[in-house]
Amino acid sequence: MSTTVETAGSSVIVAIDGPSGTGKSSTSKAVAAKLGLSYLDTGAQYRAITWWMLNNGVDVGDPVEIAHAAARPVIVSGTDPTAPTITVDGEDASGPIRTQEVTSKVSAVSAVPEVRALITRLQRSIAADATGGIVVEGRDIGTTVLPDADLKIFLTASPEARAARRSGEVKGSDLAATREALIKRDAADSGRATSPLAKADDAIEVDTTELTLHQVIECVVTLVEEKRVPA
Ligand SMILES: Nc1ncnc2c1ncn2[C@@H]1O[C@H](COP(=O)(O)OP(=O)(O)OP(=O)(O)O)[C@@H](O)[C@H]1O
Ligand SMILES: Nc1ccn([C@@H]2O[C@H](COP(=O)(O)O)[C@@H](O)[C@H]2O)c(=O)n1
Repeated sequence: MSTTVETAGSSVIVAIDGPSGTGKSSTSKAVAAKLGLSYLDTGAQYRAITWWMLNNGVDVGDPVEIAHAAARPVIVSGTDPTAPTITVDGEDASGPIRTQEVTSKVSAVSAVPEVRALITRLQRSIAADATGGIVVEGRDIGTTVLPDADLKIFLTASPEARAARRSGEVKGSDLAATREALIKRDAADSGRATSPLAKADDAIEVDTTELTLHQVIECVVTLVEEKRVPA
């Protein structure tokens, strides 16, 4: 099967990967909006399939059950970076996919090869349709989904910085517990057999620990502009 995705004209395909809380979503949305590119949050797709399974009686502790059910939900992603959307069987899932229950189960679902094959196919087709270019963020975009991306970025940050960022989003949250949960999810995502969280050999690593979000966005915008070729 070919993994090459081609877009037209001066378009550019950007892959942004990294562990949880490194700033992938915030950076990708802002970069795409600034440069007039589409945006795809692949984590939202894995969250969406997990949410559907939890709501439809699938035992998410059983990879065989997950594999059998994987093709049943219809997941649609909207790629406007200023208003990204995600629906499952026509229902808006953008809120429910962010619950603690989904976050704690998503790594088990996303590790199942049948799930990854379906979602990867969907991601490639969305990227191919984005004729003006796209920023795609996730865990395996540079290594597996879009290995021919024009630019690959791997964002990192210390666990302490990432936990502080996440805790800042939820009033009264426990910093140590947030840090442990992030580390646990990263370990599961990095340790799975099928397309684990990993830096592509040709990705540019950006450590965001000491950078503001604004600085990270500017850095990535500069890197994209260097890659963008006129039509
Ligand atoms: N460089 C930064 N400095 C400070 N805060 C940041 C920075 N980058 C992102 N943030 C904040 O950290 C939080 C997590 O960022 P974001 O959701 O973009 O990370 P992510 O890598 O997409 O996480 P996940 O993979 O878990 O979805 C957000 O509240 C965001 O505003
Ligand atoms: N390319 C990807 C993207 C995400 N995942 C899985 O989804 C989980 C949620 O991702 P967020 O970015 O929304 O936090 C993540 O922990 C992975 O299990 C993936 O496998 N591949």
